[in-house]
Amino acid sequence: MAKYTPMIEQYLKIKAQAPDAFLFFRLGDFYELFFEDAQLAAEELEITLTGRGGGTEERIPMCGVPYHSASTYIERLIEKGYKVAICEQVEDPSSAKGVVRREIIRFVTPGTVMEESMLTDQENNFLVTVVQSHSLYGLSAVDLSTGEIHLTELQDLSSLLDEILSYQPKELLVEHALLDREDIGTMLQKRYRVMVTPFSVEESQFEDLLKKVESQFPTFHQECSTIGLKKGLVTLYAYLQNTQKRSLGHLQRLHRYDAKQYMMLDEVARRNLELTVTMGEGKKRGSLLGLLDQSVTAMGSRLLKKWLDKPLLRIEEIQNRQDVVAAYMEHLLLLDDVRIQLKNVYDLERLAARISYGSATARDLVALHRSLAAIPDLKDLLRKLPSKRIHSLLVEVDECVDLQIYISKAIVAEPPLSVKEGGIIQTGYHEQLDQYRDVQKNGKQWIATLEQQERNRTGIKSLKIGYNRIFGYYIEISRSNLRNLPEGLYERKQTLANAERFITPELKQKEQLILDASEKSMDLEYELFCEVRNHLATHVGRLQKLAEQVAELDVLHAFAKVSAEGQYVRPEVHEGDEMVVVAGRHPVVEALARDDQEFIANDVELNHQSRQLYLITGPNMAGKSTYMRQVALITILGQIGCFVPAESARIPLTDRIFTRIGAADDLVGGRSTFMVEMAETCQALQEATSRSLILLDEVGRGTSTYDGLALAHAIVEYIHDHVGAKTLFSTHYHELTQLEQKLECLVNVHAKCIEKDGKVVFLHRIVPGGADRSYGIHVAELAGLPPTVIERAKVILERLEVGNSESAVACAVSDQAHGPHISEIQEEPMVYQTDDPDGQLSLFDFGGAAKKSQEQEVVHEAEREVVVNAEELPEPRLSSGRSVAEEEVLAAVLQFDLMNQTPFETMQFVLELKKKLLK
Ligand SMILES: Nc1ncnc2c1ncn2[C@@H]1O[C@H](COP(=O)(O)OP(=O)(O)OP(=O)(O)O)[C@@H](O)[C@H]1O
Repeated sequence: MAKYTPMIEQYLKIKAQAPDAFLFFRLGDFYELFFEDAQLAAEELEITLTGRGGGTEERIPMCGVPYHSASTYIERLIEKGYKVAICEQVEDPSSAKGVVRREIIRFVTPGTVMEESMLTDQENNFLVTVVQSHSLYGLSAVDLSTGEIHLTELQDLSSLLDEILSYQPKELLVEHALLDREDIGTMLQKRYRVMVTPFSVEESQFEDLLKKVESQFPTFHQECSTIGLKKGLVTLYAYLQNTQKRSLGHLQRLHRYDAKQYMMLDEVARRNLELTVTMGEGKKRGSLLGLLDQSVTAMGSRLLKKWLDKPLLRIEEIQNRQDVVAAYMEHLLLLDDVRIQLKNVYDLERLAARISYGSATARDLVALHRSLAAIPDLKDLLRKLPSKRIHSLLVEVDECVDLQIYISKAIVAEPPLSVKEGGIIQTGYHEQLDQYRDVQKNGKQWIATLEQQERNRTGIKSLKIGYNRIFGYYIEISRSNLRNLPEGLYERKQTLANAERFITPELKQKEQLILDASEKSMDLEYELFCEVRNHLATHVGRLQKLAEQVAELDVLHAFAKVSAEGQYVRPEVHEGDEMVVVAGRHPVVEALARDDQEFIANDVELNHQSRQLYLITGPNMAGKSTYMRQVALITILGQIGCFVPAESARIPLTDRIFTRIGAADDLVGGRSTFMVEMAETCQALQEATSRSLILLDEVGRGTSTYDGLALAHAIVEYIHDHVGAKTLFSTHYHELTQLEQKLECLVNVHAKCIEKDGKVVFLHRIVPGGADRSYGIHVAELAGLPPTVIERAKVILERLEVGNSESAVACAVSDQAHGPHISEIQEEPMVYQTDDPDGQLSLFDFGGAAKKSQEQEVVHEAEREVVVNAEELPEPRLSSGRSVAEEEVLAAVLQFDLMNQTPFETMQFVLELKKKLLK
């Protein structure tokens, strides 16, 4: 075993307590890192790697950062997803015997940062804990920087993952057993790049911790009724205690909820509807949040995001919000005044948290004072609004006047940044401090008088009294005047090139008094400042409550501002099933449209009796997806209490929105685009209720035409017959429009286009009936595909449209001069009858699949390419003209009972058929 010096031994002992963190080891004015920590930190922080002797022959790798600028380096490491343990000297080095005692005073992890510079004002910084208790998952999410804790229990893994992701956690604590069994952590880490910390509470410690938690949270017994919730909170608390190592008095607010209390928006829906960030660039601008976030305060922005994640399901709460928005909208001039007044309110939530955590500076207290001073004026303004709801809210607002007065008496109006160098406490606040300050002031006055006296006494006009940190106060006489100085008058202290410096016993005595007073007053000021901060910390609950109220008024003011600017109307959100939106618009597309672009409003009318499912056809770029999204966004806006972009709207309470929009693959999860498409669709089919809204955009396009059409058909039928959810289904399979004759509640609509001078013009108008054609070639032309390709496509299309598919294919195959790149293998168009009385898929003509070339050919199977050997093909034909395989397939298709199959079974069936054919 290597024998290290005592200091390195101490380092190693402490490092063992922080194996997964960089240990910042305080040595004088530096934090040093050693061994592997040093090697990695030097690389990550781009600082010089050095070394030092440590008692063994080999030098120990080392690097360090100055104490005063450490926060920048810590911030960089946290941003890169590391943890940092801060180890301080915890005894005075001058009185220490042997190595100075050191301890880790705090761990900084992405989920527990408190520093302003590492937080984003408008975003929460959540640390989420997941535990398992029997068959339930307990989830607790804390934002240490605001002091809020949310608790819930979930029944299955997929809702757990959705709930975790809704918090966008910076760090995830997962108990060991769960991590091993479900692989949740690894999955989240890989797919969503969340930092996962395995952490469990030992059984032997549970009861002790539970007692502490009970006394920490006043509402513990009301909120934590089940074992799962208790376990979640205890685990979270234990981790915070271990890492923060201080009292966490600002953690008092527990908010337990049942996910079913709110509209369910899973990760896919949030992403597809671009609720908080855009799909492409992941930016807030361009998302619904970006549009709505006209909040003035940071607390307001954070609350808005939470409201968007959890739209309400209770009419009364929705109406309460709407009442306030309506009142604001009736007094738009006042709305501007409210806005101005809100600007004076700083981030009360985070200020309160920092005060309680012990990291608030004197400037934070001044910011708190200013914020509190703005509240009475804000209340006066709001009182003018004729709204009962606002008035009852205002009655509950505690202005915290006592705290405001307390701060103004204790803290100066413009304190310095540092809390340890004085200049913070008001004169008159503390007698002893005033005395120290007098001594300093008088002492300086005394020195000025002495300077004048000595000039008079010596007759040397340039004599001056100066001060430096090494010699203290001194009398300085220039070299040229030295001869006028009587010998032995002063005691010589320092010789400079042009002057001599002297001291006198009297001067030194005064200096001692001044310096003592300065040092003592600085110490006393810090002590007093901490007292003030601690006193305020005892009122943290009041401040947090006020922060919540201001945030709510702020968000509702933002709703009113957006609604007024966008000419939104108050929707009637109701318990029934009917959705009628007249002249609805997509809030974001409309807001971002250029001035010369008019957004075309469209209606929607859905109900269970006759109009449950819209089958939307129409060319690409015609506005189908925009229309579908706008229906979902109007529903969400309605359920968060905002007004909606429409002429009028009746919105039924919707319990969940499912979306399958756009192409997305999941490479990390190993799922292809088509697989993701099917999984998302499957979730909608299995979990939607009659109160849900489903958006399915071109489902089936990710596979071959046959499979896609068959699946789309089956899915539409299934939703119509078995799910009953309101559904918008857009498709390019025009054949599906025939379903209107068979499915009672299916309504065909299409995005209207006209052709003008050989060009397609999108009207963006959703009108009844199915589209008559696709215009795909026109859109391809718009997209800039080479003219040769476009012309060629037009020829093929024309032939297909005449109905002579054989000739179209023949044309494509034989006319090599036009298209040498067109594959030699052509599938003939299928014969597809939707009006089969049995409701079964009646006939697939797979003839095309049997056309094989002599040598070798490539056959597409779903998304793979399979090379087939020429010897195995072709199969002999039967008298029907079909091969044995084709006969088998035909029989299977005819026997297949589509009505009683799930879409997955249908998909599997189709794939089986393909395999059979390709054998
Ligand atoms: N109602 C509307 N009023 C004005 N412009 C619109 C409207 N709807 C859509 N647009 C514009 O048309 C563009 C295409 O719309 P959208 O993506 O909804 O078409 P689509 O039919 O879903 O196309 P694809 O089938 O290719 O996905 C949008 O980016 C938008 O700018």
